[in-house]
Amino acid sequence: MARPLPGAPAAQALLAEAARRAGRLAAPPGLALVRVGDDPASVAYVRGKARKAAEVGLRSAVHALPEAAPQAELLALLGTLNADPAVHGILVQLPLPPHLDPEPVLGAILPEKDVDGLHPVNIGRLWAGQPGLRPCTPAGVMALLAFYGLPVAGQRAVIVGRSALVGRPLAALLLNANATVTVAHSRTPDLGAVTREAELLIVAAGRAHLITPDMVRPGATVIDVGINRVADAPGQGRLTGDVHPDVAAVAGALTPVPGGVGPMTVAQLLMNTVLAAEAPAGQEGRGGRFR
Ligand SMILES: NC(=O)C1=CN([C@@H]2O[C@H](COP(=O)(O)OP(=O)(O)OC[C@H]3O[C@@H](n4cnc5c(N)ncnc54)[C@H](OP(=O)(O)O)[C@@H]3O)[C@@H](O)[C@H]2O)C=CC1
Ligand SMILES: Nc1nc(=O)c2c([nH]1)NC[C@@H]1CN(c3ccc(C(=O)N[C@@H](CCC(=O)O)C(=O)O)cc3)C=[N+]21
Repeated sequence: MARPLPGAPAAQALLAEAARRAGRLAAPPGLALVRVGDDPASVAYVRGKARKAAEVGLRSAVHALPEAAPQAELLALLGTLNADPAVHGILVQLPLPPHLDPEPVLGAILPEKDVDGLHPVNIGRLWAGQPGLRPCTPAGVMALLAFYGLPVAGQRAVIVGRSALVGRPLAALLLNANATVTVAHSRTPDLGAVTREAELLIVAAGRAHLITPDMVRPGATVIDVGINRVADAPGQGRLTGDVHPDVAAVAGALTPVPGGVGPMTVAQLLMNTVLAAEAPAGQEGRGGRFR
C-alpha cells in the first residue's frame, strides 16, 4: 500500500520558515493578488491565499477588476503595483477572461516581483540553472519531495503535462536536481509505456483518473497535481486527481487530492513573496538568496 504524502505537514513547515524569515525583515512583505472577473474558483483561490498570507505575517491586498476590464486597465494597475515599494510580490490569477492576452500581462510584472515565477526572465533563469523566483506549483512539488526525503537525483522521472504553469518548469527543476526527465503530453503514443518507466511520476494533465494502476511501476513515487471537479450527483462537485485511487495499491508513495500539492502551491507563493522581500529590487540572485 502506498505511503500517503499529505501536503499539510510539508506546507506547514514551509509556512513556518516563511513566517520566521518574514519576522526578520524591517517591514512585513506585501503581496498583491490581482483577479479579473468573478469566476468562483478564482475568487476562492485568491481568498485562500490572502487568508494564509495573514497567518504568515504578510500583508496582502486583493485587486479585483471587472470581467470586461480592458488590457490597458490591467496593465496600468500592474504599473502602479510595480512602482509601490510596499508591494514585494504580484500575482495575476489565471486564467484571465478570453479577451485578455496573458503574455503581455505576465511580462508587465517586474521580474523581481513575479512571485508566480512565470515571467520570461524568471523562466529563462530557471532553464539556465540561475537563481530566480520559481513557479509555485513546481517548486511546491520539489518542497514536498524534500520534506518526505524522497530521492530525486538520478531518478527516472516522468511528468505528464507540459504546461507553462506546471509541466515545463517542473521539468527544469527536476533537471536542476539531477533527475533524468521525460515529459509526456496528449501527443505521446502509448502513454502507459512511458509512465511505467518512472520511479518518480508526476501527473499534471487535468484529466480525472487518467493514470490507472497498470500505468504505474510498482513502488514508484506518484505525485498527483491534477485537480478535477467531478459531479457525483447534480451540483455535488467533488475534487479528484489525475491519478485513479486504485494506484495506491501499486505505488510506493502517493499524494492525495485534495490535500496534497494544492496546499504546497499556496505555501510556496508566500515563501516566494518573502524571498522577493529579502532581495532588494535588482539585487536578486547575486546574493544567491533564491533557490
Ligand atoms: N494543485 C495545484 O496547486 C495546482 C493544480 N493544477 C491542476 O493541474 C492540472 C494541470 O494544470 P495545467 O498544467 O495548468 O493544465 P493545462 O491544461 O494547461 O495542461 C495540461 C497538460 O496535460 C496534457 N494532457 C492532457 N490530456 C492528456 C492525456 N490524455 N495524456 C497525456 N497528456 C495529456 C496536455 O497536453 P498538450 O500539451 O498536448 O495539450 C497539457 O500539456 C489541472 O488539473 C489543474 O487544475 C494546476 C495548477 C496548480
Ligand atoms: N497565476 C496563477 N498562479 C497559480 O498558481 C494558479 C493560478 N494562477 N490559477 C489557478 C491555478 C490552480 N492553483 C491552485 C492553488 C491551490 C489549490 C489548492 O490549495 N487546492 C486544495 C483544494 C482547495 C479546494 O477545496 O477547492 C487542495 O488541492 O488541497 C489548488 C489550485 C493555483 N493556480
